Amino acid sequence: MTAYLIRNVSPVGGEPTDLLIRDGVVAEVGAGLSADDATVIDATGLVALPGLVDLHTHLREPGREDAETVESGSRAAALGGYTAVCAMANTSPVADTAGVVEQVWRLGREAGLVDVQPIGAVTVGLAGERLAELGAMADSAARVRIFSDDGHCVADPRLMRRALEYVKAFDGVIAQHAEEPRLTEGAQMHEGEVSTRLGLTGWPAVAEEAIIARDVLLAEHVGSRLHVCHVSTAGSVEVLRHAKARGVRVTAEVTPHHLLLTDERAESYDPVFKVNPPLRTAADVDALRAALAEGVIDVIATDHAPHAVEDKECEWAYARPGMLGLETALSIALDVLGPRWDLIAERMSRVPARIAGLTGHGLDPAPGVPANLTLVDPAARRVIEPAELASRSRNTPYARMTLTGRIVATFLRGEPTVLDGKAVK
Ligand SMILES: NC(=O)N[C@@H](CC(=O)O)C(=O)O
Repeated sequence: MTAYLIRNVSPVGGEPTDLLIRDGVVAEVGAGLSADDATVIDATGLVALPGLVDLHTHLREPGREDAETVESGSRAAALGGYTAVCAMANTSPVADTAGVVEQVWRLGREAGLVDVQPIGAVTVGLAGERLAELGAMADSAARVRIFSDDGHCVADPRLMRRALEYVKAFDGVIAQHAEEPRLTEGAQMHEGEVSTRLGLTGWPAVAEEAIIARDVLLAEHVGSRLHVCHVSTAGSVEVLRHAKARGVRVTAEVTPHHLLLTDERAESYDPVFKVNPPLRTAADVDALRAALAEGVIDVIATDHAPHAVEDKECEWAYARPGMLGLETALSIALDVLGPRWDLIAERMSRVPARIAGLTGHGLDPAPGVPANLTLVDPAARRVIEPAELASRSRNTPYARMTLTGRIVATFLRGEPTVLDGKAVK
């Protein structure tokens, strides 16, 4: 294994220093280090973050390898500064058995670019009728701890209660896609002034808030862990604030796009802006940003949702919801939060690693710690060209926008997956 001497890098909240990486771990931290056998990286002006951890990634394999594979999504993740991603279960076949989660986990190991931690489905086939084999997935080689029907809500309250009870035995967590289906039938975008003007069927904020309110009460009743996926409304923030004040074991994530974009984007009728939950209002964006800073929302998660061209470049009503996120998330976080590196490390690495139980991730560089880290150039500016992304899909909402911040290098257990801003393999 090659040793790396990273010179003059700024750690989170500290003065520039050197890091020596050897045998997969951070061997030494301090000014003026030397190591004859090490490859030297001049990191002047760069920030060292613990490798980013994504709680919500769609890798599309098995089933839609034309849109993304475990390998292409892993490469996109590494280029975005990630060292671990949690792969959502809405594949085809659905990841609702030990066999499928082990397949995804193995493909992740083979790609070797990030740690791929499979999420298991809560219900068989995401159909919302019967619980999937949660225990078998937990006991499998993939050691599943997060279960989610994401893309679908576990709408039946009795099934949701049973799922929360079941995972309590192994400290698992149910990650809910909060969407009351009866309130969103035929929905195309956020229900509000813009949807009225455009004549598109609305997805009301209350469809999300009602499920979160129900689920925090169920989680409290059962004493189990709930995670709320892609929170998108100011009202949801208030429900979460209330639940956290009561000591409910609930965590929540927000996506980069819900922190930046609003429903006015739908005025273009460009389906790249169609996403689930939909882009909301400027007031929602403000509330989400405040909640993230305050800790009512725990995590930024990408909801990286690659879709093939034919599923996106069509009429708005027929387009699939979802947008890419892995390769742009850090830049959007930097735009939204500013250079608050400790907050960025907390929301994009330390806390998501804890929620997912990914020991070895989310740790700031210190002697003996696994060398999972990413080096960011906060001053670099880049124009997003969809054709240049590592993802197999092109559905980024940031096409041709100039974003600030660039991932210069990513290390997974001491081996670079990205160097000079380029994927190593
Ligand atoms: N977030 C999205 O807009 N899309 C997700 C699933 C979903 O939540 O609908 C996808 O898998 O494409």
